[in-house]
Amino acid sequence: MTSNILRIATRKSPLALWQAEYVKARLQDIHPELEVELVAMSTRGDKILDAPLAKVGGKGLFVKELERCLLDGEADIAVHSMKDVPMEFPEGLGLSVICEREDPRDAFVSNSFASLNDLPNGAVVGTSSLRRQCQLMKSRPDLEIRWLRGNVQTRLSKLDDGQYDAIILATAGLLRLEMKDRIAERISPEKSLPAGGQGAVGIECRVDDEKTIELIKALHHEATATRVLAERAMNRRLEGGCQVPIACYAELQEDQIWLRGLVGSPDGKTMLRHEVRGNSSDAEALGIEVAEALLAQGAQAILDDVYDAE
Ligand SMILES: NCc1[nH]cc(CCC(=O)O)c1CC(=O)O
Repeated sequence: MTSNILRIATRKSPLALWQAEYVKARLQDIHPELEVELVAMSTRGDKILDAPLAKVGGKGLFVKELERCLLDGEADIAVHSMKDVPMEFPEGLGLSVICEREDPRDAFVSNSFASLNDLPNGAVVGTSSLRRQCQLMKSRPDLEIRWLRGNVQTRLSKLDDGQYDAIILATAGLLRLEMKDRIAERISPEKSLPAGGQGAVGIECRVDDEKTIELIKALHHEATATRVLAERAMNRRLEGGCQVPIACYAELQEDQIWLRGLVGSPDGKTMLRHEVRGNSSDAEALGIEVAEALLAQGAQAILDDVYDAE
C-alpha cells in the first residue's frame, strides 16, 4: 500500500462485489480513518460461459487478472471465494487472511420440489460442477444433469425459465446475496461433500506489503483457516480445484479435526472416499494423508479421464 487508500481488486459479479463490499465494510469498521476503493473487473472465467470449466483451461480463471492487478500495483488486496483460488500463488503474492466461513453446504434450489428426495425419476438438474454431478449421479442415477453456467443470478433465471427442475448452488452465495428464500434444502455433507474452501472468503496481497497485512489481519478467522488449510492441502496433493470431481470438507471439534475427502467419476459410478481424524495442528499433513489414500485407491486414473475428456 503506497497511499492512504486501500484498493480492493474484485470481479464484477454481484457475489464477488458483495464479498469485496463486506471486506471493505469490516475494514472501515476497524479503521474508521481508512479509505477503501473497489477496483472491479471482468475475468476470463466470467467471459467464457458456455463450456465446462474443466475444459477451458480450468484453474485460476477467475483469479489471474486480479493477481495481475496486485502485481502491477493497481490494487492492494484481492478478495476471492476460497473455492476458486488455485493452490499455488505467483511469486510475490500470498493469501494473508481467511475470513470466517459461511455455511459450506450445497443448496438444492427448485420452484417445484422441496428436496432432492422429492425429485421424480428422470428430473433435469442443472450444475456445472463435476463434483456436484458425480455425487448427484451416485445417489440418483436416474437424474439428467445438464450444464449450467453463469453467475448466481443467471443460473437462477435459467431455472425460473423452466429449463431445469432444480439446480444446485452454494448455500453461501445465496445467503450473501440475500436469497435465502431460494434455498429449498441445504444438502448435508453426507450427500454432497462440499468443495475445498466453499463458503470461505480469502484475501490475497503482496507478501512484502506489511502495511496492508497489518490493516487486514483482524479479519482473519483461525478456525476457518485451519479447516481450509486441511482441505487445500488435500486438493494440492491431488492437483485439483473446483473444476474437477474432488470434494473435501474439514470440521473442527475443539482441537480435533475431521477431514473427509472424495474423488469420483462424473457419472457417479466410481467414488473413492477417505476420512481421517487428528490434531488440528496437523491440518496440512492430514490433508495430504487423505489425498494419498485416495491416490492409493486409484484417484489419478479418474482425474486423468476428466482432463482427457473431449
Ligand atoms: N464456482 C463459483 C463460485 N465460487 C464461490 C461460490 C459460492 C460462494 C462460496 O463458496 O464462498 C460460487 C457459486 C456456486 O458454487 O454456487
